[in-house]
Amino acid sequence: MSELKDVQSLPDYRQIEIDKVGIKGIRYPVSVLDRHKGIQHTIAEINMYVDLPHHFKGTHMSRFVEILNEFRHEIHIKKILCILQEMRKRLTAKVAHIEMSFPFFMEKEAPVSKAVGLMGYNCRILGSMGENFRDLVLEVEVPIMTVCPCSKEISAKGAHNQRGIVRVKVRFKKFIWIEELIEIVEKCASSPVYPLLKRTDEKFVTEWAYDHPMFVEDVVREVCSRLTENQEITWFSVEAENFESIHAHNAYAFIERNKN
Ligand SMILES: Nc1nc2c(ncn2[C@@H]2O[C@H](COP(=O)(O)OP(=O)(O)OP(=O)(O)O)[C@@H](O)[C@H]2O)c(=O)[nH]1
Repeated sequence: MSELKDVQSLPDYRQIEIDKVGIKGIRYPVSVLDRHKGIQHTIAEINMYVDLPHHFKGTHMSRFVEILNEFRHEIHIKKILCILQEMRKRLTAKVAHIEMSFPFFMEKEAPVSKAVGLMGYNCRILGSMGENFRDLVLEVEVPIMTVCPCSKEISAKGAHNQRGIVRVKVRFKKFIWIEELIEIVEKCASSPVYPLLKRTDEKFVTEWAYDHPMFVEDVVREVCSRLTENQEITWFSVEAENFESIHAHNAYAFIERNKN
């Protein structure tokens, strides 16, 4: 068989460097560090990119998948930097990026009945590496429930309440548990959201939330103070979005802090 032409390696004459090129949306089994079980197996959607010098027509897409295959069961936060290093080497790139989105599962007890259910949280690990820098960001999305303080104050009966999402991103010194971030956020809401509630729990959660009304501003401020206290965290952003039950729009608040 005659040699197959390597179109990707042909020159390009437009003098335009590409910032990110690679593969997007590949589903792959990964393992994530779990505070109780050691390791949790889950499935991630992965994006992998490198930069491409102006003189090459294309990158070598198959090499990204080859790297994933080589790391196979060892794709977790402690290996991300090795994967990025390998991407830079094998694709002769200055900068490599990886984005891993995955559900992380935690067992959660109902507050009164103690009934246990599994709660899935959307998480992301974003990693980048260049010649003189490396960057790792951990992101968690935590569903919460809030009772509106204004509605509670002005209404003769009840108060409107809703499910919201808090999205926290952190940069850290050595390591931070996903569970720790989730627990921080859940303490900063009118109530956490539970996977399984019996009637006794429902009464407790409803009354507890009514006694702890929160605006989105209260939520991001509470999370901000706790993340500021945490010595392991060097940078963070927190956003809260409430899917308002009586308004036709969402309420939103955001804080970003660089602690260095
Ligand atoms: N660069 C690039 N490749 C693409 C694209 N769409 C599909 N491909 C295909 O991805 C395939 C894998 O590319 P390579 O990794 O360069 O394959 P290869 O040359 O056999 O592998 P190496 O010898 O490691 O370079 C090729 O068959 C490309 O045609 C695209 O938009 N850009």
